[in-house]
Amino acid sequence: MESNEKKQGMSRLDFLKMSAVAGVSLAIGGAGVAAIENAISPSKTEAAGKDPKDEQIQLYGVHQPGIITPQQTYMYLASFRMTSDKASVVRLFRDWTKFADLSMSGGTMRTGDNPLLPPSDTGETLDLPASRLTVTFGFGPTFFRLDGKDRFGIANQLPSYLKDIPRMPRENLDPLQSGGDVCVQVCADDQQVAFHAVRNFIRLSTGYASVNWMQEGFISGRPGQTPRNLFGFKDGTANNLHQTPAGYDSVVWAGDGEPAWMQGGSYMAYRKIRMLLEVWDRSSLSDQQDTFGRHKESGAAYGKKGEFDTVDAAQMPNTAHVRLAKESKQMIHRRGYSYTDAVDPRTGNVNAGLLFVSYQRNPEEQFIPMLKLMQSKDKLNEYTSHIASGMFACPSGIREGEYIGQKLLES
Ligand SMILES: C=CC1=C(C)c2cc3[nH]c(cc4nc(cc5[nH]c(cc1n2)c(C)c5CCC(=O)O)C(CCC(=O)O)=C4C)c(C)c3C=C
Ligand SMILES: [Fe+2]
Repeated sequence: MESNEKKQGMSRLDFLKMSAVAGVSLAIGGAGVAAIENAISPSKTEAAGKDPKDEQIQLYGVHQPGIITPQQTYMYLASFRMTSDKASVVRLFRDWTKFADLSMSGGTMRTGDNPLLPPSDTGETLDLPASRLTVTFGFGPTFFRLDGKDRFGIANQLPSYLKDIPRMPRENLDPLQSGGDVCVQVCADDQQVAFHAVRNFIRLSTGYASVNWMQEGFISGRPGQTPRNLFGFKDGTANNLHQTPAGYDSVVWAGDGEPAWMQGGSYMAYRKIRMLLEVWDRSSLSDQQDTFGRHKESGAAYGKKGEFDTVDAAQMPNTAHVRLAKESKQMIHRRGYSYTDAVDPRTGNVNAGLLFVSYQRNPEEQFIPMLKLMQSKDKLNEYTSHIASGMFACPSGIREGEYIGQKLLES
């Protein structure tokens, strides 16, 4: 699914190149949004080399991209509030789907058709490859029901476990950075490519939706190695316990018991967690290691040598983060990114942390009990503060010709 697959005998890039030569204007459907209305600009004629950034990930498939896709370097997470009627929502998702397909294929909208109008595309990726761009959409609880009203006639399609994350001890949530009707996760190995996509999703939403909040994150690690978080620890090691098709079925993909549109989808849990870097940096190495129950350099669990050696929770302090995760007896698929929000001018402290993102098939069984346990007992709480939150139902993947959310919106 996630490769340079050919589309009807030619790759998307070839298709775009050929169209450029022929001067073909590619109508992309009856989109009503001015920016994407006319055509795709087949502008990517040079790339197609061996640069890993040329790698394209397919939008179409059984599952949405960006969930079990190996993590890219950059992420933007944007939350939208729908401001119009159902017909407009359908129109917006049609446009967003076309633009997601186009940009994941390394294309752009037109930039130079009419000198009297603003270019359809903002243009900053004209010379850039696809960079493993992925776009992942999710619906928040308010997409189904707002102030008691079935706003789009789909309240009966509410997935089984879609609710806001319940209030937790110690959290300090900012409602302006939390929740939303729709969430769009954009990831890529090039920040400009990721930003271009999220920026144009926002432009395309004009008149139909408004942005509640947007976050940007980054991670970095050598290929094949687990990236380190801003506390300097390898973060994501335990994902390897379920990274098989059967593992993903039992941990990530929603199944029976869910409305048809959600089967093969996943629930995204989001927490913006500030990490108190200055407090952490003053703590001893043994305090830091006790916090996770793992060794800092190797990433090995207490009592073990290698990063991936089986964890023995009994060897860890009672309040160690990993021990508590194990005690919950649940697994989740983590896909978080570090963030920095500059320096707090009053204290001089660096404002930074983790955009925690996890995917699971049943947040009530998996994520929420784990979070509750951690919020009440975790030594990590001495160094962190949860400042934003969200839960979104990410629908299954789509086939070519369909739009994201179609099965839900046309149910
Ligand atoms: C409710 C779920 C979780 C939150 C919130 C969370 C926050 C958080 N985690 C780290 C750093 C690490 N987490 C690690 C492991 C780990 N964390 C969770 C869940 C949450 N983390 C799980 C399920 C696990 C895996 C446990 C296991 O089965 O072994 C680790 C260890 C290495 C690893 O496996 O990734 C680190 C390090 C931070 C900094 C943080 C909030 C800021
Ligand atoms: Fe964790």
